[in-house]
Amino acid sequence: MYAIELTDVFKQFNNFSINNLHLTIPMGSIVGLVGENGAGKSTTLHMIMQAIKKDSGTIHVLGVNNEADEFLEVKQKIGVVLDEAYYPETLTAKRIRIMLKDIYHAWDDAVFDHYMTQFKLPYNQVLKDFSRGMKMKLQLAVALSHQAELLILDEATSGLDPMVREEILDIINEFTRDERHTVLLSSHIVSDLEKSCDYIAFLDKGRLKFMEEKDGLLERYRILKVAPEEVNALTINRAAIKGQRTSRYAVELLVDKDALSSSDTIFGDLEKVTLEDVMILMTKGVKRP
Ligand SMILES: Nc1ncnc2c1ncn2[C@@H]1O[C@H](COP(=O)(O)OP(=O)(O)OP(=O)(O)O)[C@@H](O)[C@H]1O
Repeated sequence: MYAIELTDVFKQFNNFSINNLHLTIPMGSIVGLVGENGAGKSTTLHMIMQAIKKDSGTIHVLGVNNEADEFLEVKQKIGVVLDEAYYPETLTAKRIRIMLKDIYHAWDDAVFDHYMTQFKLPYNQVLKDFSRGMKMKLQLAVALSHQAELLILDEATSGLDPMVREEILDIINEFTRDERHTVLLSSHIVSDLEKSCDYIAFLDKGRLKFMEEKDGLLERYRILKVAPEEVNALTINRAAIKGQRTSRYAVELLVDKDALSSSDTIFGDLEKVTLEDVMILMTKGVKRP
């Protein structure tokens, strides 16, 4: 079963649309949602939680259509970090704990207190005086304190220092030790995703470019560096070139090894890629001669 399943989802804003989005998040996995600023990551996560209404298509979360009445019950099992300003700024963590105890049936004060201590958060300070990082940590503490089965985290590690990011990635890994537990997270810090995700879903201008297993992805793509004047003379299947980056002295081509033909001859080394390479080069696209 999928933890989340988006089928043919469409959303139109004035100058932007999410188009025909099909995305499935396998149960028990950590999936990283990547894409440049404005690619539609937050919109997608908000649509999953019904915080933004889609125009058409269907979204199932933990087996339930998110427009059905039962979705309210399913929300109990979802831990979310969506917006920096998620709770009113005049509240304290102490007050939030009292409030959420009434909202979540499975709320666990001891777990919340454990994370409050781990994240060194104050109970009696109003949120207005929290830093962005503190607000993120508080939301994460909440997300982990009501026995969620699914975590949906939008930029949960941004604004946090490397030590705390590492700590959060450890918590996420620990969370998915239970095979029913799933995490969908977006981040600008691609190295964080590269470290912890099983799958990468890449959104580009509202369209899903791919959703692939991370290890397979890093194995499949390579970078071929050639001199600018050599590009047009290359004798490889053009369809295998998925992106390119041009500087004064070299052109870096993102090559899909699986799409190379057996007759292709490659001059030069195929270098290993990082997730960031794949994202940047694919977003830039390919200049066809
Ligand atoms: N309520 C809204 N009304 C109009 N346009 C919107 C609204 N919400 C988002 N958009 C537009 O949708 C596009 C996608 O925004 P979204 O926040 O989903 O991107 P993102 O990938 O999360 O970006 P970032 O990485 O910068 O957070 C942007 O062009 C944004 O301006």
